[in-house]
Amino acid sequence: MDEAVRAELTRLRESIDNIDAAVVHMLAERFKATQQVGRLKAEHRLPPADPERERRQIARLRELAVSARLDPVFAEKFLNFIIAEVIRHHEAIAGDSGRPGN
Ligand SMILES: C=C(O[C@@H]1C=C(C(=O)O)C=C[C@H]1O)C(=O)O
Repeated sequence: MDEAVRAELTRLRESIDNIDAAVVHMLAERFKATQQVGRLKAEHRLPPADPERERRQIARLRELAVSARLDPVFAEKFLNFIIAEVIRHHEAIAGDSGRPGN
């Protein structure tokens, strides 16, 4: 590979690695918050999913994506993927808190 091409590829990949690290840290913080929401919901016998809240988040994220020149369809799919995992966690928390000893 041409030396200049290799250098450019390395520079871009370093940036990608930093962004991926930031994404992991941001997701970890988001899941910390959603776990607390899950515990709060379980304590107060609230349902794991809140479709109205999700609808507002998706509409907001799609708008943000458009202004950031990111594909809004992709943004919606990505958020739905994360929310599905969060709901799974909330269902597990609700199940556990319903067991004797919890
Ligand atoms: C975190 C919550 O629970 C669920 C997960 C959501 C999310 O990950 O953003 C949004 C709505 C709920 O379906 C919440 O109700 O705020």
